[in-house]
Amino acid sequence: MGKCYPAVSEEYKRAVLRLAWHSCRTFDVRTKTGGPFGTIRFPEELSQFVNNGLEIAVRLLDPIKQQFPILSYADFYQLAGVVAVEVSGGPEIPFHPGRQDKPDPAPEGHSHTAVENAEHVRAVYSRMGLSDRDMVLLSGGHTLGRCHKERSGYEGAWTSNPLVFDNSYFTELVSGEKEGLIQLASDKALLEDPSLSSFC
Ligand code: HEM
Repeated sequence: MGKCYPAVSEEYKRAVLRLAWHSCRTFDVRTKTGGPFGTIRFPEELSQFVNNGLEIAVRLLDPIKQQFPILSYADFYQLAGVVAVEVSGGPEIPFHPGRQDKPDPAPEGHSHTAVENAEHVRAVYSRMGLSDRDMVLLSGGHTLGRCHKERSGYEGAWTSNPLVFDNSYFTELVSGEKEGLIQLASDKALLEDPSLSSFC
């Protein structure tokens, strides 16, 4: 029998995947600090520029979290991201619970606000222990959602169906810039570096 999905809002589909990603992206594989341990909900982490707008996702999820006190925030945010992908038409993602909440926000400096070229983007992912291939695959998360002027300073969606999880992020990326759609410098960087573009 197929899964039964909850009815979720458009904001949920767009914002919650970004929240799940930003919970993880602080991970430092070398020092084993940061990471998806529920700390993004703390004001010190949430108020960093790179996390602008994510308070909306935290607020959206909080009443649901209250119904499931047995779940850690760490697991809950990742599970919410899995649901965002699946309800938007993406693949079923195996979910592995067991993350425990950490008491302190991820160290400042784990955020990389200047993400302008392939080297900057690579720095974000390699600090997490991820490969070039992982970097390209994960970037496909921009198939969902959009940029908001008041949150990041950018405006627009990457695809013409920003509520549908499919491979249109990549088809748009390789077909070049188009009026009405956005490509950030960090997206275009994937094509500029040959070892990355081979995965696009
Ligand atoms: C270093 C790599 C990345 C950079 C520089 C980046 C940058 C951005 C920026 C500037 C926005 C716009 C925020 C706003 O104005 O609301 C955004 C939105 C978003 N990002 Fe990323 N991103 C990266 C990687 C990822 C990854 C790996 C995922 C998921 C796997 C992801 C998922 C999203 C989603 C779903 C949104 C839309 C949010 C919404 O509509 O509210 N991003 N990203």
